[in-house]
This record gives sequence, C-alpha cells and structure tokens, in this order.
Amino acid sequence: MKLDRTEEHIQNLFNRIAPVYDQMNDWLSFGSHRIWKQMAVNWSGARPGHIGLDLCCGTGDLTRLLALKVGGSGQVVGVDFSRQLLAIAGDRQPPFTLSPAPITWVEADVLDLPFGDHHFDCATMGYGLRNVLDIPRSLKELHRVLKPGGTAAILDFHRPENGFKTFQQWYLDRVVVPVANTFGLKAEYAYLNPSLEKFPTGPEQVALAKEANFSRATHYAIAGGMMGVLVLESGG
Ligand SMILES: C/C(=C\Cc1cc(O)c2ccccc2c1O)CCC[C@H](C)CCC[C@H](C)CCCC(C)C
Ligand SMILES: C[S@@+](CC[C@H](N)C(=O)[O-])C[C@H]1O[C@@H](n2cnc3c(N)ncnc32)[C@H](O)[C@@H]1O
Repeated sequence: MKLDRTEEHIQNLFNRIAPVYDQMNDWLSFGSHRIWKQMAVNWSGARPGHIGLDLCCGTGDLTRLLALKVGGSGQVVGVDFSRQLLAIAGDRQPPFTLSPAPITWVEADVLDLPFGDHHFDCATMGYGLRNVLDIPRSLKELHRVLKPGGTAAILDFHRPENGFKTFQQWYLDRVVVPVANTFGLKAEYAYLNPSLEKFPTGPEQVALAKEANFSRATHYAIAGGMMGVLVLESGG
C-alpha cells in the first residue's frame, strides 16, 4: 500500500479518527496500551517539579500521566497538530487525584516547536515518531528543547523479529482493519501495518538518536516485541 505521506494527510487522518480513537485503542489492545503508556512515562525520568513535554499528545493519555508524575509543583505541555484530538484532550478531566500539574495544550508541529532551547526537564512521545514525516528532524527538535541532562521516552510500535511478527501482521490486517471498517475508517487503520515496515528498528532508532546528539539512547522492546520504548538523555 503506497503511503501518501504529507503532513496535511497525516493531520486529516487523525482528525478523521478522533471521534473513535480512544475507544478503538482500548478495544483493540484490550486496554493494554494504557500499561505501555505508563511504562513510557515511568522511563521518561519525570520527577516532581519538572517541566514536562508530551509530543504528539493526541487526546492526552501520556500528558495526563506525565502531569501526575511532575505533580502540582510541575508543569506539562501537550503538543499536537490535530485540532480534533486536542479538543478531546482539553475536554477530558484528569482522573481524580491529588494535584496533578497544570496542563497547557498547544496546537503545533513537533518538527517546528514553538519553544526556546533547553526549556523542558523531560519529555514523552507516544505513537508519534512513526507518524512524523522527518524522524531525524523530530529527534533534533526534541534534543533542542530539552535541558542539558534532560530525559525522554518515545513509545511506538515495533516490528518483532519473532513469532509475534506474524501475529501482529495478522491482528492488524484481520482484526484491527475490519473493526475500523465498521466506523468507515478502513483506509485510516490499514495505514498501520505498512507504516511499521518503514519504521526504524530499535537499533536504528538508537543510531538516529545519537546522530541527534543525545548522549545516551537505549531501546527496550516490550509486549513481546510488538511495541518498543526509546529512552534518551540529552547530555550535559
Ligand atoms: C495506542 C496504540 C496505537 C495508537 C495508534 C497509532 C497509530 O499510528 C495509528 C495510525 C492510524 C490509525 C490509528 C492509530 C493508532 O490507534 C496501540 C494499541 C491500539 C492498536 C490499534 C492495537 C495494536 C494491537 C497490537 C498489534 C497487538 C495487541 C495484542 C493484544 C494485547 C491482544
Ligand atoms: C497515534 S496518535 C498518538 C496520540 C497519543 N500520543 C497516544 O499515545 O494516544 C499520533 C499523533 O501524532 C500527531 N502528529 C503526527 N505528526 C505530527 C506533527 N508533525 N506535529 C504534531 N503532531 C503530529 C497526530 O495528530 C496524532 O495526534
């Protein structure tokens, strides 16, 4: 399947799936995506009082988890260029809990962030890196806005090199796409499988992070290798 890769195409795709995005993720992963997102936030290095950034925040799942981590003395910014997903994020109340950090929602392109250099202590990016048009530029922007010693965790799909690869391909094509089709979103979800073919492997992501001047980069395969988390440190 040829990927029509323009920013406007990606933006429109996510604006179209916005009404069912969260529900589809919960149904199709049996809620497991929430565990994977919590793992990414736990690996992000976020601490109380930090200024945190969630890139490609969508409806704000990781943004709210980051807000819980940095707490009332911290701040969190969620960035996305899908106005429809951001609207859902802004409407959702954080889960009842003690003083999560205030969240600011920003509609912007993560390839051209509207923030100064070295502003954030920590960052997350959940299922965004595979969808940006320029992965090296996205990593360089992330490095630019992180403080020296800042940390980040990037969660996304991972193409396993084990028996789960066949299962993952089957599940995406034979379960995810037919369910999406019931909402008239067959093409939008059919994009998933081929997008994995082009996505850099864990070791390739580590190499790209080093080229973006991150001092430390480690990739952890999770969920049987069907997902992965790239953990970064921006260096002194
Ligand atoms: C939260 C998840 C995916 C987010 C996501 C990312 C994208 O790039 C998309 C592109 C186009 C349309 C939608 C998305 C999108 O939702 C991961 C969970 C949801 C997945 C749709 C389901 C993935 C299932 C795994 C391959 C296998 C799950 C095994 C299991 C626990 C039975
Ligand atoms: C699969 S969703 C992930 C949403 C959320 N992080 C989560 O884990 O559920 C991918 C998100 O990336 C956003 N996105 C893709 N490219 C972007 C870009 N260049 N700038 C800002 N947002 C972008 C899309 O609008 C979409 O909200």
